[in-house]
Amino acid sequence: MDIVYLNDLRIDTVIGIYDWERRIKQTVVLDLEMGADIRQAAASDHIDDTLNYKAVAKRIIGFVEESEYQLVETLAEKVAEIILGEFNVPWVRIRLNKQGAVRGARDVGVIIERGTQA
Ligand SMILES: Nc1nc2c(c(=O)[nH]1)N=C([C@H](O)[C@@H](O)CO)CN2
Repeated sequence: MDIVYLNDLRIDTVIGIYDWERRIKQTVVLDLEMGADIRQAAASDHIDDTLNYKAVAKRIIGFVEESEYQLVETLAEKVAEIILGEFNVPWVRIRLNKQGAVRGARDVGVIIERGTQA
């Protein structure tokens, strides 16, 4: 299985369990690894034969900007559902980083894998 990836996708959204967090937007940073077979595209050199990472980014940015979840777990799960369900991707690994959410730590968040690797 090949991987199409997208790293350091920064999106501002409402996320958090505390009252003050419901009133502001915070930045989440997404790293996405998406299973794909890139051989057809490599042979044809045509965008229609591969997973278009720009199309994925546009969809995820729009979704996350409008979302208002409390937990990073929920947001990561919903992003995985979109990628698997709308982009014909069999497997995805998502690292969702709520940077700066914990004093003393730079990065905090979740890493999930969903679907099956070919
Ligand atoms: N496992 C999790 N722990 C915590 C979360 C979360 O989403 N998942 N969220 C918070 C707060 O919203 C925090 O990010 C703000 O300081 C705490 N723990």
